[in-house]
Amino acid sequence: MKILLIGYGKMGQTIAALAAQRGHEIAGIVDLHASQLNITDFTPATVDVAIEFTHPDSAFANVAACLRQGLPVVCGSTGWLHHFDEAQELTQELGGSLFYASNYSVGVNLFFHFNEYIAAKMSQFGGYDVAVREIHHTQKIDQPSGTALTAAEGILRHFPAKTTWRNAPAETPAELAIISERAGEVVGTHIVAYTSAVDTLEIKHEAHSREGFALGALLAAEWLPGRQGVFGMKELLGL
Ligand SMILES: NC(=O)C1=CN([C@@H]2O[C@H](COP(=O)(O)OP(=O)(O)OC[C@H]3O[C@@H](n4cnc5c(N)ncnc54)[C@H](OP(=O)(O)O)[C@@H]3O)[C@@H](O)[C@H]2O)C=CC1
Ligand SMILES: O=C(O)C1=N[C@H](C(=O)O)C[C@H](O)C1
Repeated sequence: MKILLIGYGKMGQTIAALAAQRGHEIAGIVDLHASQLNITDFTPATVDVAIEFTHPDSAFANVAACLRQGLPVVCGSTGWLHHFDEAQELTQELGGSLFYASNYSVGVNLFFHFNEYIAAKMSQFGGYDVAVREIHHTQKIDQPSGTALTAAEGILRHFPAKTTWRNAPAETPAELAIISERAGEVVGTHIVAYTSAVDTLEIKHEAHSREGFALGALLAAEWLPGRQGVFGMKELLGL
């Protein structure tokens, strides 16, 4: 496949290396400093799929530009979901293809699945409080992480005692705390902890490198072309 990489930072470079191992061609790179090219320089004649990992402030504009160019786009940037409804509408209006995941690692998507199951069960039995914790490297811009938000949304759907989240310790029992920590080069760690008076049950995902994210993004890029609409890892993995 011919891939357009948008963003050539930590993720863009990891994806480029893995894409070569999987026999794909990097047809172009669009990046603030590493390239002079623009998304409008590419069309479906030159690119099969675009992969976007940039910045919360640029993600929506990049996704919209890909859709307008008729390029299927796999987006991994986090922190831009206030524009997600617009992205969905634009995808529909243009008959385009958009894939979004707050986390492309297969392990994290299993974690999301188990998290929702556990939330529903813990809620049935009662006596437990729940909180989310995420730890990332100090260069991370957005807070809480996109992954923590997806996990929190899964809890809010299945644990009715929690009605909203707060990116700080909870101030009322109805608030779900999401605690964010920034430390060194931590790739990405997410923990959901259920605590009662007598015990604690935790589920934890710890990324050891960025290769799991890159592999998931490439699996999505291999899957998306030819499909019209907005998709995520649930569709890709059949979860
Ligand atoms: N969904 C997932 O599985 C994952 C998501 N992420 C998310 O992906 C995003 C990128 O992460 P990461 O690669 O670690 O970040 P980096 O900061 O390492 O890389 C981002 C790159 O994008 C470039 N960039 C910034 N703005 C634009 C723009 N408007 N157009 C083109 N390129 C631009 C930056 O250029 P410059 O450095 O010159 O500013 C940089 O090269 C973040 O939002 C992060 O949260 C990260 C890992 C996994
Ligand atoms: O910025 C990162 O590095 C990561 N961002 C994603 C997020 O916000 O959840 C995914 C992963 O945890 C790494």
